[in-house]
Amino acid sequence: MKLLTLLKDLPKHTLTGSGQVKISHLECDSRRVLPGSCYIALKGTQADGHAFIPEAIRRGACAIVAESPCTQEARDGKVSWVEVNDSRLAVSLMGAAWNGHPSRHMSMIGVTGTNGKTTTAYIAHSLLKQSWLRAGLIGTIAYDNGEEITPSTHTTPGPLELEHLLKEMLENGCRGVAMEVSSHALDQERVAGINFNVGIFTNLTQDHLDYHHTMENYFQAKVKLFEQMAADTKSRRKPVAVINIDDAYGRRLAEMFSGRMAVKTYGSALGADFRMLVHHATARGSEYELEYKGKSYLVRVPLIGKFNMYNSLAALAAVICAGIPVRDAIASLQNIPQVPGRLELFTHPGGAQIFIDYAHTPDALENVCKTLKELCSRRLITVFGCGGNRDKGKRPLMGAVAARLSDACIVTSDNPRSEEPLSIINQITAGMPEGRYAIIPDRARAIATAIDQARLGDIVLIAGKGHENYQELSTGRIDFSDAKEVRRNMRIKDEFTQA
Ligand SMILES: CC(=O)N[C@H]1[C@@H](OP(=O)(O)OP(=O)(O)OC[C@H]2O[C@@H](n3ccc(=O)[nH]c3=O)[C@H](O)[C@@H]2O)O[C@H](CO)[C@@H](O)[C@@H]1O[C@H](C)C(=O)N[C@@H](C)C(=O)N[C@H](CCC(=O)O)C(=O)O
Ligand SMILES: Nc1ncnc2c1ncn2[C@@H]1O[C@H](COP(=O)(O)OP(=O)(O)OP(=O)(O)O)[C@@H](O)[C@H]1O
Ligand SMILES: N[C@H](CCC[C@H](N)C(=O)O)C(=O)O
Ligand SMILES: [Mg+2]
Repeated sequence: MKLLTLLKDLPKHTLTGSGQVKISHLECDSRRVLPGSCYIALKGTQADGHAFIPEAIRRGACAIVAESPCTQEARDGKVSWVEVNDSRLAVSLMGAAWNGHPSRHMSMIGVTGTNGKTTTAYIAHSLLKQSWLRAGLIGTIAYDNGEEITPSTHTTPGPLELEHLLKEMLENGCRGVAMEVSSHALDQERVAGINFNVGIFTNLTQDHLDYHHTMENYFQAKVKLFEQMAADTKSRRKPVAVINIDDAYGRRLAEMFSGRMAVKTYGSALGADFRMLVHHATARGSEYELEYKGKSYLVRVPLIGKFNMYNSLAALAAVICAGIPVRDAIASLQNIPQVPGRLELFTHPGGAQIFIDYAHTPDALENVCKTLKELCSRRLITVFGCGGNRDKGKRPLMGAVAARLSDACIVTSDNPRSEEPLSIINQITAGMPEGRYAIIPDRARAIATAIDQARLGDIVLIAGKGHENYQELSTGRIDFSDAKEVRRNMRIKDEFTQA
């Protein structure tokens, strides 16, 4: 493709050299540059890609996109140079053009918010598939291109990988896509080339302050998704914001955008467009009354917890806005899959119930503990830790929540990364009353102990790692799965009980 074609959608930029040069591939990593590549230099957290421009030219790049003016070396080598204000924005827009703007040909549902993105995207994906046969999924656990499912590298991949994935989805016959849009992705313009039809905002509570520093910055990152949609003139249909107005930040967001774009609100608040009325929870699922356009519908979802009613309501609202008939969407909710590691139930031979869940924020842990406590006839035993090299402020808050809502807590390691496991644990227990917890840093041993202690009527919650099949230690990643540990310990207890 010609360089000039790739620059069509770019905001103000300066081209030095020829725009007619043929590009063989777009690349942000100098180590992967090939003859004919266009290298886009990005300023990152670990490195500044501008430092690798000479290497990219040496490897045969025929065009450079950078936030600095053209160098003599590039002029001498007849390398074309595009100076831009924001190379992250440039790579996303160029990536979309390179792949033929696949998002413009599918119904794109983007999900943002602190908690519930993966669950909501899974539900929406299942509803889309049941109505339209093929649909794509992009998120924390896996990418589904309509034909093949691969484990994810990021919740929202980098723009080049993302646009390529969307192109595959379109080629595979997907009519719709449900994708998670992380705050990191929004801040780094990873989704700037995507035309979203529906944007969901689930909620906003503390997380990722290691990256965003303040809740306001974190909120503003989320706002970018809706700014982008409000400014979109290329989507086939008018974009719709689907916003939870039972959340304070959601109410703020809805106010910011009403009048600027179509806003559909959901929640139990008076005036919500998709309003959840009477609700009822059982150990196997939930029921609620949905009020929409003056009509009332009974909604049944095979998921437990009030927060999951919100996730299902968000997904329902989104697919209805994308064009799926209300009754079809509601009926399809009966067939949604278990989301791996999200309140995943394992039943113990001794009669206890063991749940694996991905709660790794104070709000998530509070919701999950409350949900399980209501279902529990005896003790709630919570096993959890916090990830290393991430938001430290949430550690004592998670400790306080777990201690307040559980009958027993075992504080253990999550992914310590380069931090000292005991130091993370001490920051967690700083929020817990003395005597309300045990410390077992080895996660496998912590799980084994909780299962061993559990009796008929008890619930064991193993929180924080959900679907993850590894543990990230200072020495690197090791294989580790909460689900495997649970199964192993259930077997041991079963053999012991039968002996
Ligand atoms: C903090 C962060 O998000 N970093 C992401 C970012 O990396 P970066 O820009 O900081 O990269 P860098 O290492 O500083 O390098 C800068 C540039 O120099 C280039 N380079 C570097 C070395 C070299 O020799 N040559 C060269 O060209 C690099 O390719 C890069 O383009 O861009 C990279 C490529 O897209 C990502 O892989 C990387 O994700 C890291 C691994 C990460 O852990 N990200 C997490 C925090 C994240 O994004 N998480 C969210 C989920 C959060 C949630 O659950 O809500 C996600 O969407 O997954
Ligand atoms: N709507 C919700 N409100 C509050 N907590 C929720 C909600 N949905 C899920 N949770 C809790 O948050 C955890 C993570 O849920 P999920 O994976 O769906 O969210 P996510 O936003 O994708 O998270 P991440 O950003 O880590 O990928 C769940 O395991 C559950 O404990
Ligand atoms: N998406 C989340 C995942 C956290 C999962 C938890 N197990 C941890 O490692 O902290 C994050 O990047 O903060
Ligand atoms: Mg997720």
